[in-house]
Amino acid sequence: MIPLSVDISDAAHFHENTTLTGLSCSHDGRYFLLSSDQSGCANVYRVATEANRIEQLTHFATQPTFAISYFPKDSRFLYRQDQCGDELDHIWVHEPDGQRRDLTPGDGLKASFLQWSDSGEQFWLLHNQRDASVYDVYCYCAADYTNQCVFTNCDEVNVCDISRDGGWLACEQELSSRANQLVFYRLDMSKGKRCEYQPRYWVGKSDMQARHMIMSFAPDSQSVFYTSDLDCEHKNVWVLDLVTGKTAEVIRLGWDVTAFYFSPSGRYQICEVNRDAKTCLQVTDTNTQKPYLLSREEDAATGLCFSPDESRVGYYTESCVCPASLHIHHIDGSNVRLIQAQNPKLPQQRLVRAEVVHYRSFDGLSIPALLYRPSEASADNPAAAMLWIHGGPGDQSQQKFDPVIQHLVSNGYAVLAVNHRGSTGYGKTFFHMADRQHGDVDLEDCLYAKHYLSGLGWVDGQRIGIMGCSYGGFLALAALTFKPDIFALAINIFGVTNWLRTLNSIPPWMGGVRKRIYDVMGDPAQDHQRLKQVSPLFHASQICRPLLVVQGKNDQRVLQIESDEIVQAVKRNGVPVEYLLFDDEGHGFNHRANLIAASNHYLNFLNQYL
Ligand SMILES: CSCC[C@H](NC=O)C(=O)N[C@@H](Cc1ccccc1)C(=O)O
Repeated sequence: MIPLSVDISDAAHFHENTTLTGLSCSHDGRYFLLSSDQSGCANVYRVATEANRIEQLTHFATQPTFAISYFPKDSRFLYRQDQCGDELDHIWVHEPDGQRRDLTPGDGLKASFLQWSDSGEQFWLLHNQRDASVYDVYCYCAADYTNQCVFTNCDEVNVCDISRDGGWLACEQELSSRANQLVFYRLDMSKGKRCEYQPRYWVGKSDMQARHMIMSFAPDSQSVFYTSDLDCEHKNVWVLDLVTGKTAEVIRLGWDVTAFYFSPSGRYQICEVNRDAKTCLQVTDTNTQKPYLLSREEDAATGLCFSPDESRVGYYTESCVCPASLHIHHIDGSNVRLIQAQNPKLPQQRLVRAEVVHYRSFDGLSIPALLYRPSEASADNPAAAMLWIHGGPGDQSQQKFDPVIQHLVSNGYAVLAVNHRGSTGYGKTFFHMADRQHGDVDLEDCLYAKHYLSGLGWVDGQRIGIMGCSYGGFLALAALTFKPDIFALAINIFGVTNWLRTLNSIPPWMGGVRKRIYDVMGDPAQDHQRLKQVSPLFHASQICRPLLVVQGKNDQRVLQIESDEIVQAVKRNGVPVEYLLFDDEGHGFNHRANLIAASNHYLNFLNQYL
């Protein structure tokens, strides 16, 4: 094995990469605005498009701050911040003199940015000041930030986008877990605040058993693009002509399209496709219909942003062994600049690319998974292993850099990231196979994942644990609870332990997905018995293997009490249980120091008990 210059047991080397997110180009094309956590806390930076220069623009030490957009005509910019992870994002403006202003003040208020107007003189925000569970649309004046409500959301739809001429609103309305509809309102600015809007168009009906998702309006505001899995397993791109009301399918790729939009003039079409758990970018010059190949096949590519004059592009690429890096170059491919995010101390030779594998579950269903094999694992030196379970339900483990996984694999643990039934990215039939059976059939998929690992020949079948975040934390805990002799240990990272309490505690600002959550998980009022049966907290006495629980104090989706009570219960079993509670985190962890501390705790826990 190659001697290492760094101590690979220290998670810092795997987490001290720079996490870059978001992209917005300045009005003059000289800078890209983004968020970076190179200071240890996410802040707003700008990157020069023509020189190797990155400058910090906000300087928050403890409040993660995320760039939204430059103003279209000057160097002001918008950013968002919540309070210690409570997800109640406010939208702030940063003035050139460094002054900042909260555009959406108010306790309990959650806001998001919607769109700029064609003129750049207005922008629209969503927020729930009127009703905590409903988001109305407010139009802001870019000059003085005066604002008015232009859409009172009486139908309680999920507002997704507004056309840049301000004339159309694109919304989604839940009908069931298998069906939703799109609702398009013609906005008449003269009608003021009251809700006098009647939808002009609908797309989808409950009997169509199809789910639709708004992608973007065309730059000329004359049509709107969306995805639909109507009569198909995957999400294809459709267009609605807002003049004629006619719809047509425009792109079908055999995988889910996850983003679809155009460059400022509409010349370039940008499509992101989730191809076997890797997001790929496809850019097409609509003048020539020629594709632009922007990244190597093995890399995921996302977040492409054009300069206003479309001479420059910025986008991110990443892989299992390389964190997201920023590429900036001229559209003709010249003057390529790469903002590497990778920690130079990252022990490259220990990092492992995932292999996409499939195994058969209890009913013969083929389950996709990402297999990370430590370099030293062999039949003579079988590795201990961890199942990694993603959140949701309905998310997906993807082929991208995960510092926790790479830290564990670099220290000799195999990892199998299981995309059990109910995961996104594999068609709607697969996605809905666990509806109202979560904690049952997907838990069986995890059990058969363990059998699959045990049969590989280079994994020690007696030393297999399970871990995950949120919904994945729940499944990890459910495995330890309901399969007590199967898994050697579990790490539950802000996982649900009592579904009855969690489903009855969904915060009002999540109101828009409450119906879908109840459809997918069950309604606590009507499915009380089944939800209690699958909730580990009510069966904690069965747990007899070591458990590590990790939680953010400010988590509003999975409350701290979910973790407090399972820790108390398992301690009564006389079983080793450890509890890591972060005072300044919510649902998911943002502070690098906490991410490192958690990763080191995972490794120490496995080294002690697995
Ligand atoms: C259709 S469920 C959507 C719930 C949402 N999914 C992803 O963001 C979510 O918050 N999931 C949590 C687990 C959870 C599920 C239901 C209620 C509260 C929490 C997660 O896995 O992050």
